[in-house]
Amino acid sequence: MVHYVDSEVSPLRTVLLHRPGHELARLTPRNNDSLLFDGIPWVGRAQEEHDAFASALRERGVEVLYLGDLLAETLAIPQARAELTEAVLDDRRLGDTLRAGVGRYLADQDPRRLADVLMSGLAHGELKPGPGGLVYELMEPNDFVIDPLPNLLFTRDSSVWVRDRVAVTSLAMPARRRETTLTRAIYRYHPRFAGVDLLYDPTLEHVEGGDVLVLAPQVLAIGVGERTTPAGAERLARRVFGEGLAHTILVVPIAQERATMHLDTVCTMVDVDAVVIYPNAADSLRAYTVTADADGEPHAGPSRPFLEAAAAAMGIDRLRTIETGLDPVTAEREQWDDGNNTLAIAPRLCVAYERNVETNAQLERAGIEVVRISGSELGSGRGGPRCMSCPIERAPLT
Ligand SMILES: NC(=[NH2+])NCCC[C@H](N)C(=O)O
Repeated sequence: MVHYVDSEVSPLRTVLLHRPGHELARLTPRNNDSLLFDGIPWVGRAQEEHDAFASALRERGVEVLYLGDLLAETLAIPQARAELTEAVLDDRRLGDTLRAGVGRYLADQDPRRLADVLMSGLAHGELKPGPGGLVYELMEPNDFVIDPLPNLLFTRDSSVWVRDRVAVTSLAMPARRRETTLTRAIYRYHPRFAGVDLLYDPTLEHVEGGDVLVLAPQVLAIGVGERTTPAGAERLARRVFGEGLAHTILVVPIAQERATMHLDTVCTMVDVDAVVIYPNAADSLRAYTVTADADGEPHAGPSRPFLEAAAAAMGIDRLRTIETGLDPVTAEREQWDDGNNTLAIAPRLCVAYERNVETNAQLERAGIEVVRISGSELGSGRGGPRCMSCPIERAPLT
């Protein structure tokens, strides 16, 4: 099996997606904020939109792997099953009696159903027979015994491939932390990934995949903001240099707010030398160029404008920019709706949400073919085609 990613745009061969399931049906107006959704998606329509996204990729020769399938297959392996069960029971809110009851419930499920429970959670009322005990008695039927993971949809964030190595990330938001117990188990135990060593793991400083861009072979950009911390960027840089996976890493501070939670919400690549970028970011983003010193330790030079630093690191004269929207208001609206968050299937061919009419028109004027998908429901989680995909293999650029 080949796993290899040294570019954001070279032909995409294999991608990891997650078809949203019952975990989206757990969202209510009371919990959607803490579960990082801006609305309550219509689940059936979100699934249709996601199926259309997957078909658009398959029609263009991309192999689509589903996280739910890989997880169910992984859970057929006793050691993986034991590890994942233990991880979900390691929750101080449960207490001993309820923990034992949930443990018995999980032990009764076949791998497919167990995968569903680990992804979509478990409500108190579904735990039958009820194990009793103080904690159980004090809960309401709709309280979660196991929290749902509605953001699994955004497979970009919980792992990231750099050449032939995978970094299982360290997610910053409590609502997402448990996602990486699942991705880590898949990469560790699923036969498809036998022999793959983990470059990063969830016990380390926070790094999320939406902040990591493979600008060119041997060149990464890491956004630092609401999710990825400077310490996370430093740790990942040390590991990447240590393994010889990059010669330069640009560390890019981004505003610490929801609209710009990851670097890929303001900038994604659409050609080997072109990005679609939010105009405000194009003007204001700066980057620290980080290289390895004689001891292999990350060393940061002074900061300079991001676009300039990127072109220099990539060894090109200029990184071409295509801007979101046309006017500032449209740009702000379309940035919010993930107009910048495109997924390149090949150089000058990308998937984008259809609703970002002006940004897509700008892309086409610049010679980029746009495969439009609808995302009225998917977008309520604030993520676009790039967030919803984790490339596992792209044709090598080097
Ligand atoms: N790579 C991305 N931009 N991912 C978007 C993730 C959205 C998700 N609701 C979150 O807040 O974490």
